[in-house]
Amino acid sequence: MTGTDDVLLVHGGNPLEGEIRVRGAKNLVPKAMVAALLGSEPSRLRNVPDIRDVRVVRGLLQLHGVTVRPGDEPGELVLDPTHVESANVADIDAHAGSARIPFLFCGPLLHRLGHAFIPGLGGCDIGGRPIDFHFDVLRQFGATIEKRDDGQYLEAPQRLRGCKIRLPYPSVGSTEQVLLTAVLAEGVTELSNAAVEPEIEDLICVLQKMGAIISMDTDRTIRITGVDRLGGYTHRALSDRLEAASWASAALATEGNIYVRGAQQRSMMTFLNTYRRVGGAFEIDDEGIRFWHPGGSLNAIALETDVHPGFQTDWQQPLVVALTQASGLSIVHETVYESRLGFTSALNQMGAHIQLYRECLGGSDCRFGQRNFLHSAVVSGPTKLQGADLVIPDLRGGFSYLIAALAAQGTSRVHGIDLINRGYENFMDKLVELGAKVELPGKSSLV
Ligand SMILES: CC(=O)N[C@H]1[C@@H](OP(=O)(O)OP(=O)(O)OC[C@H]2O[C@@H](n3ccc(=O)[nH]c3=O)[C@H](O)[C@@H]2O)O[C@H](CO)[C@@H](O)[C@@H]1O
Ligand SMILES: C=C(OP(=O)(O)O)C(=O)O
Repeated sequence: MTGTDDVLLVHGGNPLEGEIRVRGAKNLVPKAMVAALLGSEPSRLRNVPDIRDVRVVRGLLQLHGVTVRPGDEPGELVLDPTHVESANVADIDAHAGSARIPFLFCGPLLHRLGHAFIPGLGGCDIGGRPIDFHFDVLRQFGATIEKRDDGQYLEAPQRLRGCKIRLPYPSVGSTEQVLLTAVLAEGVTELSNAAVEPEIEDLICVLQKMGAIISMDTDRTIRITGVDRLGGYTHRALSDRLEAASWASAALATEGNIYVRGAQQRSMMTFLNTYRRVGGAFEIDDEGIRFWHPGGSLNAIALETDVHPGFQTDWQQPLVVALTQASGLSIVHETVYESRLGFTSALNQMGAHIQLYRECLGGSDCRFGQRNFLHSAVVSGPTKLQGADLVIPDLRGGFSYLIAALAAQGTSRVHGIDLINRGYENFMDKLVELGAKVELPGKSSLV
């Protein structure tokens, strides 16, 4: 999607009402696909959404000789890693900047081929996003890494060995890097200060189905006993709690009512508590969760993002749009990414009152205090929003702009909407199903 196709006209001021479905999690599905590379038999992954991050990983797997084909049910992929082979560096490099997942190919490729080439990473521009923990971890397993202009070249001179690792911060990607490397390494790996997000637990379930031996202690320590061989898996991916929360925030900000089929209470408990504190209503059944604005005014709150089981950082941006409609002063302290509040300047252009601060406000001191990062916000509400010209900065920021445009009076032009396809399946169809008045310029009818 390029040129005018990448702009969406949003005529705001109407509640979003109806039902949409979320499928497998963006932050699990591509990693479960990478895990298939470790097996000596085919794997079946169900509940796979059609999003860009999945397409990127599918392409990379195919370049490495993995056959990927649709399975028997919609959203099922069969991944056959029987003939893994080296890929052409130039072909891999075509995926540079596309997502963060390519770095997780390191362990599986080192085990299967003894070497790996990883292109430059992409992902949202919400902070520096270094990968130093990943490098340290891989070196501890015995890999050698050479950084060149086009990417990282890795080699495993001999079988990788289990080791004792302590992460400086419970990083999701680094924890997954350890899991995907340790399962076939020689001996035991002990990982302390690990991240324990629901998507990581689901990845552990996938690996256990393949034959891995992994235990998790209550103190964030994960122990992995390496095995000599892994088989395939059949797995239904856990659903996308981040997408579900985005639609929940859209229901609140537009005074709407959305049933999110596929949303699961267990992975969303912290979000649901916060949603209730803000004044949002929800009802949970076996198939999903209904979210709605119950009328009256919303409550201002103090919110701090954190690693699981804290409030997920990817929930923050969409919820901030709803907080612009709450009465009083809300405080938001972003402790996971140093630059994840920049998207609020566009909300201010639309009429919101959001002030950013360098200090750690409203919670504990975090890694970013005293370091010149505008990582705390005070949101003063309620404020009426007006349509504006908006340029999407990142995935969740982009969805937040859509929510703001839908809640605003008048028409907004939202530029760069293709970025949203990275993590939200068929979002335009879903908007239309919920009654949003959206239009692709140049097309005669609503999308
Ligand atoms: C594809 C995917 O699953 N993305 C998710 C993943 O990103 P990702 O795995 O990239 O995020 P991490 O948990 O690794 O990052 C958390 C923090 O650790 C820092 N860090 C990380 C690695 C490293 O080597 N050095 C370092 O300093 C990061 O800059 C950041 O400040 O977890 C994040 C935190 O839940 C989510 O927001 C992202 O949606
Ligand atoms: C930050 C995100 O993703 P990624 O790590 O893929 O950039 C996100 O999903 O909000």
